[in-house]
Amino acid sequence: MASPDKQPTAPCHVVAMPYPGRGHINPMLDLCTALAENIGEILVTFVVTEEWLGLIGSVSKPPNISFATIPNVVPSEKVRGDDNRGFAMAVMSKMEEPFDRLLGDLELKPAVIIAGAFLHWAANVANRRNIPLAYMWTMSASVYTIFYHFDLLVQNGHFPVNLSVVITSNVDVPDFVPPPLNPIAVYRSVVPISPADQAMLRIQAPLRQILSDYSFPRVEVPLNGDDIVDYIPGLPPLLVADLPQIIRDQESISALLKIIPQESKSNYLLFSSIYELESQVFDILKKKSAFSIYNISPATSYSKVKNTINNSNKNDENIFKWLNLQSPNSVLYISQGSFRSVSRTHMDEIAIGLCSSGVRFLWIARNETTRLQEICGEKGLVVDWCDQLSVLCHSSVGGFWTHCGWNSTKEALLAGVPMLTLPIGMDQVTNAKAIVEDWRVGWRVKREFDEGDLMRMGEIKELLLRFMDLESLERKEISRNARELQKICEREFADGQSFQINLNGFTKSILQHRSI
Ligand SMILES: O=c1ccn([C@@H]2O[C@H](COP(=O)(O)OP(=O)(O)O[C@H]3O[C@H](CO)[C@@H](O)[C@H](O)[C@H]3O)[C@@H](O)[C@H]2O)c(=O)[nH]1
Repeated sequence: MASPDKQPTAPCHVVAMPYPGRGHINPMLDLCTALAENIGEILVTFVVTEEWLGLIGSVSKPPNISFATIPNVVPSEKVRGDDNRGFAMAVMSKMEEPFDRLLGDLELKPAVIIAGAFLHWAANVANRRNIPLAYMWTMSASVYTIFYHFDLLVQNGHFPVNLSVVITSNVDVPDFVPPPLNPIAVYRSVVPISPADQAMLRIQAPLRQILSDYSFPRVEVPLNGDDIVDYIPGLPPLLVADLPQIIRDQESISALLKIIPQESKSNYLLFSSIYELESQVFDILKKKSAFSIYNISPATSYSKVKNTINNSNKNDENIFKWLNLQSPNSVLYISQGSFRSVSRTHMDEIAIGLCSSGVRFLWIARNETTRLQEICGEKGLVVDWCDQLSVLCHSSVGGFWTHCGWNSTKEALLAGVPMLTLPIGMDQVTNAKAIVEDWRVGWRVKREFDEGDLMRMGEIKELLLRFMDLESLERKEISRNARELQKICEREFADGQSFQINLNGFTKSILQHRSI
């Protein structure tokens, strides 16, 4: 890899503090690895909780990266999915003090702190200690730019997002809440609603339908999910319903907007995306933003894709033994991310649909492996964890049922594997829109997961049979698109291209901050 200009030889100490979650730690470690491999004078201290050290302590990394820990001040990773909001609150309120203490104990003053963009307190710590700060955004640049241009959503009447409503009658009916998730507005009907109608409404899903069926006389706020958002600079048009789900949660979005962007408090904004996928967004952000922006593409993932040989992963020996026995492109890999999933009832429908389709599968289902394996029989494997990128690179894997986390999305694109999308929360619905409509490398299972709208096993079976039918024209089309996009992504890493330019630019800039 090309070296930046010659500099004095004192080490350049980088302290990295990711948000404590897999989807944040993986890309930050990837970025730090690229930095550490780029130039040996960089020493990285990668800070995680003690629990996380147990989870990632044995990964291979360059010798100039070392791990340091803060105590387990946030709830365990094992239960994070049960209360994501509570977890986020703990991250916001409990990590600053031990991180600050750790910085105070370091022998070599950091030249820069790289912190997860959600760690708003990192700006206080860095400013107090007079250390330059780089925030790292681990979702797509497209999602960042939606938040960056939030005022445009408000101006165009697309915030608040009104996909569904809760109607209350003029009698008090506390449990009268139709199923759609994240209701934004509360309406009061002027007519009393009979108990029979209440029961009926409770089982209805799409509220627009409910409203027309029941002709409620006073509906004052229009639903706007189908409105087109075509004014975010650099972004192709999308529906209001495709905006990141986090926008629908008033409390989360107001917390998020306080920390994005913190241009006055930090020097750099780092991304871990693939420039070619979002080039217009990057070009515009670089012009408009006061941050120095660098996109350091996921190089570790890329080199793994280039170098993975089937059966190469010792930790997941059983999985790879099984994959080696399957025909090329015949296996559907199913994962709903690193910490959340769909509910048990939905899992059961998926299991039966999957089983009756006869499609071979590898399913990541934490805490449910034995039960689901029993339902599914021998058509596939149900495990609680795997080395996902190696699995996606295996020649037997022909499809990925994904929740559309940004890391999973990038990994599937780099591996050239078509996707079935079922977003669950956060930014995932926006990623799903790009996968299905912009890049055309996948199909939807559903626009988004909805607890109250059960996916039916028959529909799942029919979808899986179509998706894994490698000979059908529609399937050939998404496979072709996935291969083409894979090649486009590869260009990123060629000599003198985006990855190298950005990595060298950031490296050169931070070397200037080291103590000499
Ligand atoms: O069995 C598994 C399951 C997951 N992974 C890895 O875990 C990471 C998961 O990351 P991601 O796909 O982004 O999912 P989440 O962990 O859900 O990520 C959170 O963080 C992302 C980046 O901010 C957001 O895009 C997501 O919406 C948010 O849920 C990926 O690198 C996977 O390869 C494995 O290695 N093995």
